[in-house]
Amino acid sequence: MANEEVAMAQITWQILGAGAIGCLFAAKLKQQGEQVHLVLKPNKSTSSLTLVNLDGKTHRFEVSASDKLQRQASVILVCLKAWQVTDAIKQHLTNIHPDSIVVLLHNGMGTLAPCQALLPHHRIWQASTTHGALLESAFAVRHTGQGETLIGHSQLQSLIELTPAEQPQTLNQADVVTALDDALPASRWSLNIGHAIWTKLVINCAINPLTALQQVRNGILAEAHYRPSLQRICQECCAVANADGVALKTDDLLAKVEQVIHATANNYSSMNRDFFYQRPTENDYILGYVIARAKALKITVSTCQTLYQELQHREHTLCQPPS
Ligand SMILES: NC(=O)C1=CN([C@@H]2O[C@H](COP(=O)(O)OP(=O)(O)OC[C@H]3O[C@@H](n4cnc5c(N)ncnc54)[C@H](OP(=O)(O)O)[C@@H]3O)[C@@H](O)[C@H]2O)C=CC1
Ligand SMILES: CC(C)(CO)C(=O)C(=O)O
Repeated sequence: MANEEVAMAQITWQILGAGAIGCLFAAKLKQQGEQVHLVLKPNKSTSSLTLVNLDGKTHRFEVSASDKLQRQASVILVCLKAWQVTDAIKQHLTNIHPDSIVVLLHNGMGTLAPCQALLPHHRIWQASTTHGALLESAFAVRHTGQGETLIGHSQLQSLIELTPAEQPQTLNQADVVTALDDALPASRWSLNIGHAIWTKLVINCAINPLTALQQVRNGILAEAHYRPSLQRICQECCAVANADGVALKTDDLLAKVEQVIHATANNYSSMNRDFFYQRPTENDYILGYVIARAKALKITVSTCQTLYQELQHREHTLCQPPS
């Protein structure tokens, strides 16, 4: 059989984090007949997953689940909040098979370097999704918004990819992306994932803090008096991204932010909900990441700094147990 006719290898998917996004990807992959294992927190268990699709139809799937990663070559989709990622990778480190691909799928930035330090010889990919998912009860997810998922790896990771002798034979990029696209379209490989992730980061820097602090839906930010703040946030983030080697333009970013505000006008941002339910936010990985890079690159980001501090103050006040 010619090489290109070789049947696609069956991929094992392990989903680390069975929250909204983890259950969405797990259920969609199951729906497509893929082999899926859910990795849960200790003391949690399930043998099924419920998915409500965009058309309102409900589907139930049997699923393998445990509090351990299975030590086998697999695609490990890390569907955690950014602040949970490093601890989770440490917790499961000994079960991450050398041939596995670890895909970091979260909002914000700042987890790649610690994960690379923990897994220096593994393929670590990054992903960004604009799908919407809501966990209606444990292991029951509603797909709330059609989006797309971009996957790619940093330049540093591509050096690992360039060593054919060390290439794991069991999983390859095209098979992984094709399987994901079949399960949850549109999913595609990005040759410049840094650009995509920075763009999403700026969208989150603009929308999440303001909607959390004001406790308003995303659509409220279309009011004219928010425009100067949105513009300053985009300008500051753009200066940092550019100095970090990522080619973004303030006007393009502002247009994207406005597009997302309109497209998600009736939604509450994730940070808004985290505030509302008094859960930890991803602030350190959203504004906090921009501020850390700005400091390293000696760039002033005063609007981001003010918003970051206000969020930290409010988060710590809100999350204090009542005295
Ligand atoms: N929901 C959405 O529509 C979208 C979300 N995103 C981003 O995707 C990421 C995931 O979001 P989302 O799914 O909503 O978040 P969730 O909080 O719903 O999911 C995270 C899940 O992982 C569990 N978990 C935490 N630590 C571990 C661990 N060590 N081992 C196993 N499981 C663990 C959590 O349990 P517990 O809750 O008990 O801690 C929770 O069930 C975030 O960065 C979010 O911003 C991006 C686009 C859209
Ligand atoms: C794009 C946006 C702002 C949609 O609400 C989001 O990603 C979030 O809420 O975290």
